[in-house]
Amino acid sequence: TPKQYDVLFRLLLLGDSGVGKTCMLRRFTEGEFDPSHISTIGVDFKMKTLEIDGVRVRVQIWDTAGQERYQTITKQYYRRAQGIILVYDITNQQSFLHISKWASDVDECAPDKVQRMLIGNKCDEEPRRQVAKEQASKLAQNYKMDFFETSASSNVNISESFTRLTELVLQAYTKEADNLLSSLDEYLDKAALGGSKDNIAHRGCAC
Ligand SMILES: Nc1nc2c(ncn2[C@@H]2O[C@H](COP(=O)(O)OP(=O)(O)OP(=O)(O)O)[C@@H](O)[C@H]2O)c(=O)[nH]1
Repeated sequence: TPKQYDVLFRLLLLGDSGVGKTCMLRRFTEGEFDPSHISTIGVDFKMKTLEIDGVRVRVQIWDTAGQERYQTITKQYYRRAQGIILVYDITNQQSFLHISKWASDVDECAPDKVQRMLIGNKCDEEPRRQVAKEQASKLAQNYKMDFFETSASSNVNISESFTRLTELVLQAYTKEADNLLSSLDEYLDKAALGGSKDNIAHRGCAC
C-alpha cells in the first residue's frame, strides 16, 4: 500500500502535572474533552495527519507525565523530538514559574534545532486567572518562542497551536534539506570539475 504521508515528525508535550496536556492532545486528535484527570504514567502518544502546503505531515505527539517522579523516563524522549510544547495553566502561577525549569531541561536534553512553543492552557477560566497574558507573551519573546493561550475544554486555539508548531518544524526541516542539497550540488560541481580534468588526462594517455 502507498504511504499515506510524506514526512513524520515527533512533537512532545511538557509541563507540570494537571495543566491539561492530555486533554489538549485528546481535543486535537479525537475532538473530545474528558474533564477527569487521570495522571499520565511515563509517556503516551497519539497520531494525526495534517496537510501543510501540499505536504502530508504525520505527527506523532508524545504526552508526558508532569509528575516529578517520571522525569528520568520522560527525559529520554526529548532527544527524538523535532517540536516541543511547553504548557502551563493560566490559573496556576506555579505552573508558569516552572516553565523556566522545563525550558532548561529542553536545552539540556533536546536537539539544538528543536522548535519550541509556549502555551497557557485553560483560558476559559478567566475569573481564576493568575498569569497575565502580557507576562507570558514577554517570556515567550525572550525564549524566541511562539505563544498561544488555549482551552482544551472550550476548544480555543488547540488546532491552531499544534498546526503552527508543525509548520515551524516543517520549515526548519525543509531549510535543512535545502542546505544539504546545495552542499551536495557544490560537492558534485567540484567532483565534476575534478572528474573532467582526470578525463582529459586520461584521454590524453589513451591517444
Ligand atoms: N477549565 C479547563 N480545565 C481543563 C482544561 N484542560 C484540562 N483541564 C482540566 O485539568 C485537569 C488536568 O488535565 P490533564 O490533561 O489530565 O493534565 P496533564 O497535564 O496531562 O497532567 P499529568 O498527566 O499529570 O501531567 C483535568 O481535570 C481537566 O478537566 C481546559 O482547557 N479548561
